[in-house]
Amino acid sequence: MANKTFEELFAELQHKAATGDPSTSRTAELVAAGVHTIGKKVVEEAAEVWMAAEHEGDDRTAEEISQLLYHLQVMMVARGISLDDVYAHL
Ligand SMILES: N=c1c2ncn([C@@H]3O[C@H](COP(=O)(O)OP(=O)(O)OP(=O)(O)O)[C@@H](O)[C@H]3O)c2ncn1[C@@H]1O[C@H](COP(=O)(O)O)[C@@H](O)[C@H]1O
Repeated sequence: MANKTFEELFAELQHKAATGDPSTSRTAELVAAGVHTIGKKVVEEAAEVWMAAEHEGDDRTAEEISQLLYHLQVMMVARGISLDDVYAHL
């Protein structure tokens, strides 16, 4: 059912940030653009999660949550923050 786990996506994004071409990899493009650009996407996706949860169905809400998680992971990669760095606070 799942395409990939949270941990698998993070490993893929670290690889893309290190080796990806910004013209073909969204991750490489965002990391090259920097934390200001990524931060705006995090806020935008968070708002879309909120709106979907209030006004749309479970599938749309889950899709928006996946996009928020993706952009949070891109922010982690851009800042050099590991999964363990975050898990330490859970
Ligand atoms: N999971 C994701 C993922 N989720 C969301 N997104 C990006 O986030 C966008 C969704 O946000 P929007 O709807 O706001 O899109 P948009 O309006 O076109 O975005 P803007 O360019 O306007 O900022 C999508 O179009 C993707 O560009 C993702 N991009 C990549 N991945 C995965 O990340 C991995 C690496 O991808 P690449 O770096 O592109 O190779 C692959 O496994 C991909 O499946």
